[in-house]
Amino acid sequence: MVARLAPRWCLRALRSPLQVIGFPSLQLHMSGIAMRASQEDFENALNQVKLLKKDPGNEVKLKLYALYKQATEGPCNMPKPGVFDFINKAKWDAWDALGNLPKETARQNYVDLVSSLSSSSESSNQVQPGTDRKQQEYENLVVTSEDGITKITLNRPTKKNAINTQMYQEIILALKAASNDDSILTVVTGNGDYYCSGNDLTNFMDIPPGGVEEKAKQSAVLLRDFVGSFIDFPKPLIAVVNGPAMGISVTILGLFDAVYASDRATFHTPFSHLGLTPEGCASYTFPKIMGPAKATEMLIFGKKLTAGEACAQGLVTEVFPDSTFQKEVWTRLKAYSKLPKNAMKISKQVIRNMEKEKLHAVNAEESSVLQERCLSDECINAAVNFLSKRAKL
Ligand SMILES: CCCC/C=C/CC(=O)SCCNC(=O)CCNC(=O)[C@H](O)C(C)(C)COP(=O)(O)OP(=O)(O)OC[C@H]1O[C@@H](n2cnc3c(N)ncnc32)[C@H](O)[C@@H]1OP(=O)(O)O
Repeated sequence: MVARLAPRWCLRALRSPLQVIGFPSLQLHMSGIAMRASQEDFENALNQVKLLKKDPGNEVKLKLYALYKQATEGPCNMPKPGVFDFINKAKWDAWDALGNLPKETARQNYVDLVSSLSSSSESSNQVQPGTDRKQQEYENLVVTSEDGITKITLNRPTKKNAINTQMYQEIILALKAASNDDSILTVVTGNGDYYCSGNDLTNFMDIPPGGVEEKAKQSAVLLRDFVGSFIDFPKPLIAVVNGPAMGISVTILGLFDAVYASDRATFHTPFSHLGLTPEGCASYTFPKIMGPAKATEMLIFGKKLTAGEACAQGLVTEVFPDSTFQKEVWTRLKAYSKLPKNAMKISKQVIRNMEKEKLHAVNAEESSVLQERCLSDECINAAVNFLSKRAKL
C-alpha cells in the first residue's frame, strides 16, 4: 500500500529549488517497515506529519527524509546525483550523512523529531540563537537564549531553588520549548547561592479532595513526567552547578550530558533520612556511573560529596574554582555551541537511544515505589520534622 500524505504547507507556492523537496517520507510502503518495538510510534509519526500546521522548513524536511529512508532501507544505497541535480543531491547528502545509523535508531529519531515538530507547531515558541531573547515568562524560572544556548535558571533563591509543584511543571515546559527552539545547547543552572535544594518539602501540604493517597498518586505522575522530559530531551543538556545540590536535582544529573560544578557545590541525596527512595533514574545511572558501592553510599546512606569527590566518581565532568566558575564555563560552552549542531544532536540521540527504554522503565518503577513511600510514617515524620523546625525560625 502506498499512502501519499500532503500536509497543508506542502501545497504552498515553492520558490527555491530546495523548496521543491517533496516528502518522500510520506510515501509509505508500510509492508516494508520492519516490525520492531517502535513501529507503532513510527507509523503514528508518519501520520502526524500530515497534520503539521506549519511548514517545518527545508532543513527539517531533509532530516525527515533521511531518517525515513534510513529507518526503512538502511544506509544510503543510491548512486550520488550530479552536482546540478540540486534537489536529489541535497536529499542524497542528508541520507548519506546518517552513515551506518541503525534502522531502529533512525526510526526513533524520526518519531522524536515529529513529536518535537508537533509540539512546536502547537506552541510556536521558536527562539533565534544569538538574540539573547527572553522566552515565555515563568514564575520560578528564568529562561533566556543567547549564542545558540538556551539557559534555564532555577529561580527561587530565597528557598534555595527548592522545586515546588508549579516549578516541576515549568521545567517540563521549558525543556519542551528548548527542544523545539533553534538553540544548540541547553543549560540548567541555579540563581543564588544554591543550585537546588531538591523537592520542596512543603509540596505535600497541599492535599487535594481525594486525600493523601490522591496526592501521592499525583506526585508520582508529576515525577514520572518530569524525569521523562530529561530522558527524552533531544539536544546536549548541560548542568552548570553553581552551588550545593540536593535530592532530585542531584539524581537527575545522571541524565545530563555534561555537568560542570563550582568547587563550592556539594551533592547530597538524603533519601533514607527522609524516608524516601531514589528517583531521577539514579537507581540505574548512579551504579553505572560510579559503581554500586559508591552509589550505595550516596543513595542509601546519604553521604554528601564535595564537587571534587563527585568529579572523581564520574558524576561531574569538571570542577572550577568558584571565583572563575561562570567565566570559564560560559567561555567553554560558547565554544562548544559553535560545533556542528546536527552532529552534536544526533550523537546525543545515538547515545541516549541505546538505553532510552530502560530509563523509562526505571523511571516508572522508581515513581511507583515513591508513591508508596510518600505515605509511609518515615517520610511523613521527616517532612513534619523539617516543617516544624522551619516554623520555629
Ligand atoms: C514529587 C516528586 C518527589 C520527588 C522527591 C525528591 C526527593 C528530594 O528531592 S529529597 C531532598 C529534599 N530536600 C531537602 O531535604 C532539603 C531541605 N532543606 C534543608 O535542609 C535546608 O533548608 C538547606 C540545607 C537546603 C539550606 O539550609 P540553610 O540553613 O542554609 O537555609 P534555610 O534557612 O534552611 O533555607 C532558606 C529557606 O529555604 C527553604 N527551603 C530550603 N530547602 C527547601 C526545601 N527542599 N523545601 C522547602 N523549603 C526549603 C527553607 O525552609 C527556608 O525557608 P524560610 O525562609 O521560609 O524558612
